[in-house]
Amino acid sequence: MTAQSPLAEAAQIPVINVSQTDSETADRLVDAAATFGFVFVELESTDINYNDVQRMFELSKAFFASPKSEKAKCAISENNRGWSSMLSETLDPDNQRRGDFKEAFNFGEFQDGKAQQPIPDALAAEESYLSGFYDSCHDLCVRLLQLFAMGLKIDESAGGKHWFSARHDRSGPSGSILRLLHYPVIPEDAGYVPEKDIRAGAHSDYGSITLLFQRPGQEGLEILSKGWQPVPVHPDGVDASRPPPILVNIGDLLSYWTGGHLKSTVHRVVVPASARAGGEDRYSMAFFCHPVDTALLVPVPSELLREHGKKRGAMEAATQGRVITAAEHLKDRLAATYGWTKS
Ligand SMILES: O=C(O)CCC(=O)C(=O)O
Ligand SMILES: [Fe+2]
Repeated sequence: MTAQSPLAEAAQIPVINVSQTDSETADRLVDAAATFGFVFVELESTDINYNDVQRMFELSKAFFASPKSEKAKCAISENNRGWSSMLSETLDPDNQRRGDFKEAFNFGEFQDGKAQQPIPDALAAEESYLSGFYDSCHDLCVRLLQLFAMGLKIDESAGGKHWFSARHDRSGPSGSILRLLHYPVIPEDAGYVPEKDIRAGAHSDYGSITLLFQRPGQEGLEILSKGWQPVPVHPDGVDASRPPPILVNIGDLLSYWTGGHLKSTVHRVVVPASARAGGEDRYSMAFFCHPVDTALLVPVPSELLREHGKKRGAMEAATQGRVITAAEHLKDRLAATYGWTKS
C-alpha cells in the first residue's frame, strides 16, 4: 500500500447544482463522470434535507456506540445486510495485511416502511424514519440517472431520459444498500502502520451510482486520479458554513454498462495526514444505488457512446452474445470482497 503524501493536491472535482433537469446540467454531470468518476452535488439543490442528514448521523453514532453484543445480533450475512465489525471487511485483499479499520451497517430495501432484516435495538424506534431517508436517497439517484441519460443522449425511441430510471424503478428486489460507516480513532496499541493498514482499502463501488455523505472536519477519502488525491468534505468554492455537498460517484456496473465511458474510480479512506496520531472518529453514509436484479446489462442505446466508439463492457459482451443481469454482476463483485463462494 502506498503511503499517503501530505503534499498531494486535492482532486478538482466539479460542484454541480442539480435543481434544473436541463441539458446543460446533464452535460456537466456526464463530463465530470467521464473525467473523474466523481462529482459533488450541492445538497441545497436536491430534495434531501440537511436536518435529515444530521439526524441520520446522530442515529448512526448512537448505533455504533451500542454494545458489541447488540450489534452482533444483526451481523452481516450473505444477503449483504447488517453489521460488519472492525477489520472484518477487506476491500483491497491483494494489498492489505489485515481488514479495514472500520465498522458498518447495511440496510437493504424497506417494504412499506419496514426493514426486511433484523434491526438493532438502538435503531428499532426509527425504522420508518430510516425507510424515509432510504427513499429520498433513491429518489435523488433516479433524478441523477435521468440527467445521466440526457447527457448520454440515449435514443428517444428506446426511452430517452427514462432509460436508466426505468431499470431502477423498485418493481422488484435490487442490490441497493444504505450504509452507515464508522471509522473510530485508532487505538495506540492497534499497531496501525499507515503504509500497511488502512481505514477502507482501495476499491471501486459495485453499483450504478453512489451517494456519499461526509461530515465537516472528518476528512480521509482519497481517489486514485493523478496518484492518490484527497477529496475534501468542503471543496474549493463551497463555504465551510454550508452543508457539505453530496459526493456522487459512478460504480462498476454503470461503467460496464456504458462501455467504460463513465468511470468507476478507485478510492480509499485513510487517516488524513493532517490528523493527530490515530485520527478523529470519521462517520460517513453511503447510498449504493443498483438497478433491479433482473435488469439486463445490454449496451446503452446512446448517441454519445456510439460517437465515442465505446466497445468494452456491455458492448463487448453483447457482440459475444453474452448479456448478464444486474444481480449476476453484483454477485461476482461481492464474492471477491468477502471471500464468499459463488454458488
Ligand atoms: O467512508 C467513505 O468516505 C467511503 C466509503 C466507501 O467508499 C464505501 O463504503 O464504498
Ligand atoms: Fe466506495
